[in-house]
Amino acid sequence: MSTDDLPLHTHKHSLRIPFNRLFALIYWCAILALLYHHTHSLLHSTTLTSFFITLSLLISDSILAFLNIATQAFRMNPLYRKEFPENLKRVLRKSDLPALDVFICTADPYKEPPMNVVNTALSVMAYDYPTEKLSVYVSDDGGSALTLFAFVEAAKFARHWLPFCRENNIVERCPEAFFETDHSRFFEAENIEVMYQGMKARVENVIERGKVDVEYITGERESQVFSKWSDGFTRQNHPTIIQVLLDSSKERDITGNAMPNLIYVSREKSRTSEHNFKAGALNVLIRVSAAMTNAPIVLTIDCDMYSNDAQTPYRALCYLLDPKLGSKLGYVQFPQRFRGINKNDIYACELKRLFVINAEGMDGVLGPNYVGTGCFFNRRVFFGGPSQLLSPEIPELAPYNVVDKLIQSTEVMELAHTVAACNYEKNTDWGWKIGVRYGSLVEDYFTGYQLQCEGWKAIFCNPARAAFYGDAPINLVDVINQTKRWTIGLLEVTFSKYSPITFGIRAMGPIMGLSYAHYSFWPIWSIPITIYAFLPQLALLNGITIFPKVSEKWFILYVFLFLGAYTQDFLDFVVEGGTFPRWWNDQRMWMVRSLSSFLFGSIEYLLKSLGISTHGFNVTSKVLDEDQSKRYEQGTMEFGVPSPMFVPLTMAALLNLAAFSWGHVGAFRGSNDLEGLFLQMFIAGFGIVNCIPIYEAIVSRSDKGRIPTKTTLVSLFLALALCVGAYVSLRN
Ligand SMILES: O=c1ccn([C@@H]2O[C@H](COP(=O)(O)OP(=O)(O)O[C@H]3O[C@H](CO)[C@@H](O)[C@H](O)[C@H]3O)[C@@H](O)[C@H]2O)c(=O)[nH]1
Ligand SMILES: [Mn+2]
Repeated sequence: MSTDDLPLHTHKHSLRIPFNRLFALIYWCAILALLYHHTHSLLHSTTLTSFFITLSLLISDSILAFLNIATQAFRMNPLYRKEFPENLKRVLRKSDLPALDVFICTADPYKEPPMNVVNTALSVMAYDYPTEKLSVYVSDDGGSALTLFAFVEAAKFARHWLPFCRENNIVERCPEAFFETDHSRFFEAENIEVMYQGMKARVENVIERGKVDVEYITGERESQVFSKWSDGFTRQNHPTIIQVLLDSSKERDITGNAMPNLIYVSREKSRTSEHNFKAGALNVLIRVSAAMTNAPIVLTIDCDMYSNDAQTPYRALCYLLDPKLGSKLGYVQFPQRFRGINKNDIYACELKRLFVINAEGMDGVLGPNYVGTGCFFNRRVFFGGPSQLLSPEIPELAPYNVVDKLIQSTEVMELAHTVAACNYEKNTDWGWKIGVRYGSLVEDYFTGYQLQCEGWKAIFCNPARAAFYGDAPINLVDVINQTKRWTIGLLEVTFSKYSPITFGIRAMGPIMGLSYAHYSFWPIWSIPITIYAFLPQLALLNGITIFPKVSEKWFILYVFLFLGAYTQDFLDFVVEGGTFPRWWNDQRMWMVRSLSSFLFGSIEYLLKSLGISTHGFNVTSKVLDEDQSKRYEQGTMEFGVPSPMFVPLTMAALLNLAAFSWGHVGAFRGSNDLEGLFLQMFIAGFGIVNCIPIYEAIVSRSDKGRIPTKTTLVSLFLALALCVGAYVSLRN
């Protein structure tokens, strides 16, 4: 049977494309008119004050204009795909399926509970895929015996879990998620649950004690393994540990079926060499897996995600094995989707735009960016562009090399240890031309970008049933710290020789280049948002009009630009199944991120590039505090810890309130020109509505998540100082 009768996938273009393009054109004319208006006013400004005010507006609106073009890039050709895994199974025999290596990264047993990591691993080990072709590699940058212990336990449990899932055709193959559902109809479920809970109790107990006690170690082999954690072994300084926990060629489950390979890897660490965070960890896994199995398909997944659909590999293979897509297909990216987000997503962590809407937009051109997890790669992409194969320094690591030795043989184990050493990459192309790329804290973005510049294409696969589910941060500090790390990483790309705006546009054309620029320039949102959060308000407090009057024709332009951008953003959001409250919170968080993460991230980037400070990969905590979880469920924002990043936010909240009130006072007294100040009043009012959670957190809350008094006082003081400064300079 040919694949023509049984298609592997289809796609359709969005019906909104012509409208989007037309609207972009109209909107652009409006932007040009606005920039003309500002330039004209600038040239005709009569006082120094009005000159600086107009200049600020010109700068912020030029930035908004640029960011707008970059956003329009996603709207030029969105594409929706559908694949038919059942057809793949019909045209392909089981024996023809390619082998699959899965990489799971973890970095800290206290921020990333090993039980979660184990659940991630079990969910992919239970893929509905020939087990002898499946290998799961776990990279532990925390170098923790506790994590290894959890995996020793998981290997034992998997012998029961895998056949249980297979025989009962279980849909939820992540144990934790499965036991949360009603499972009374499965005959053996109770037994399995007892086993699972036993394992969980042992693992959690070991974590609580902080070490693996002898009573938990069974047999000579295990005690040998754990003896590697000798004195002097620290997270930053330790030898390589590679432990084959399950060997497919030897191990069977309780029904006699082969088990997948399960391999624990903690690469060598020393204080004197660079480790390059997750990018370095992934490169070690690429090499270690090359030595052991060298599967042509590689799946990367973070330890805070799990597989939610056992058919996912077939979906990815519908594309990766399709000869019609040619040999240029580099990777198939699934969206990050999250479980446990509260009803209205108060921290906008769903990031629908980033993970779905924009990905569909890029899919219509050359393919989505890589988002670090839930991505199936053709192993070949890590070794140069489609038409330029770069050979690694040793032939065993080359993408098409066939491993013909047992994974536990001395040669293979020796090679695996060699390539996991911390000095191995010295004087090689790893991280620069080969493998996952170094030089940015957003290694995912940077790597996908470089691969696409090299000529690789990508595909966005977004099935109705989520392929993967992950955890999103559930308190504000974690959210803004995460975005701050991204900010630093993105700026590292913006100001490198690979800047999307120059290099990217040249390599991939304007639409892809602008799409990537949209991300790399995210942080500059902080400039217009900061200006609009403070300048109109300070002017309002001083009775100075800075925008056109309601009766002027330029006023209509402002209304059109504001409503146009907001409405289009809203439509994009609801078409993808978003709700109004979620969209509202999304736009609010965008301002919050701009005044905190983007602002402070840019400063830290600056300090980092001046060599004044170093900023590492600060892993997001995945541990849930009960009180916090409760407040999160209720949709209350969590400010709790005193962070300087809350100061600009609080200042903006106070200032907008003051300006809005003072504006009203002026109006009642008749001293204000209401027509002229209308837009400023509107902006302050809009600011206030967005700041409601901040006022609540200052005034009406007594829980631990309220804004610390110190933060409020510092912000109040600085806001007053700003007012005095404005009074002195604006009234001259
Ligand atoms: O030195 C490190 C630091 C992190 N990680 C792993 O990297 C992953 C992502 O870390 P996390 O703290 O969850 O960061 P997020 O901001 O949630 O992750 C997003 O952003 C990262 C880039 O900043 C990408 O790597 C991720 O895939 C993407 O989901 C986790 O599995 C970590 O264990 C390591 O393996 N080694
Ligand atoms: Mn994460």
